[in-house]
Amino acid sequence: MTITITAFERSPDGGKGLARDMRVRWALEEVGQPYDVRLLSFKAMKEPAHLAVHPFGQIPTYEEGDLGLFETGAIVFHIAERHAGLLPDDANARARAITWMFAALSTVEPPILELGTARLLEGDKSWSAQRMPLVEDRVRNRLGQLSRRLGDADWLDGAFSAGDLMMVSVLLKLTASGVLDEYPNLSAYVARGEARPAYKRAFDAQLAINKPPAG
Ligand SMILES: N[C@@H](CCC(=O)N[C@@H](CSCc1ccc([N+](=O)[O-])cc1)C(=O)NCC(=O)O)C(=O)O
Repeated sequence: MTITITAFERSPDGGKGLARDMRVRWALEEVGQPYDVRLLSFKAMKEPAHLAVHPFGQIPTYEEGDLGLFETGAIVFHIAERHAGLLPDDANARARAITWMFAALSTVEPPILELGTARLLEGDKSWSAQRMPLVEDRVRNRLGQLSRRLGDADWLDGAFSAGDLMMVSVLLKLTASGVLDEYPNLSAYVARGEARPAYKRAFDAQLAINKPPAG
């Protein structure tokens, strides 16, 4: 059955790959599954037809036959469960890979999202300069722990998995901030993710939709 995901009609990032459809595209490319994309305007995302699939009026969603899913973590896990290539066969290794998916979304991403919000929405507040170092240090705390755990390994737990796909996707949001450069092994880890042919196919597909018009 045809897989259809939703994405921004035009992503605010102009195709930098930061919108979360990128995670689903990457997962589908890693397992070699073709997919269609339904592009949505911000208005359409809040209309009943989309809210029926995504109660919070966001993208991405995943539809296949009468199945409709939202939440990138759940969608990537569903893809990884159904197709080989993103989770190991060994039961314990599979459980550890799933653990890293949750760690990416529940432990590493929250301070990174907070930093993005602080910089984007609080920069003009009188207390911003006082608060920013606290927010940045909460990110550094997690990055330091992750950096020490990764060491000089290629991936978090043996072969590349959905845990790495999610962790690299989370860390990519830091690229513009410069904070990731403080952790050379994490920068190299992210670069390894970006160098994967499946990542490149996913990135190019979203860029083709979002790249700013020439001239
Ligand atoms: N927890 C959900 C969060 C989904 C989500 O945040 N979706 C965003 C797009 S990806 C987040 C995002 C948005 C924009 C950029 N950007 O750089 O332009 C990057 C990432 C969305 O639909 N926002 C519109 C809305 O909430 O009304 C998930 O992981 O699927």
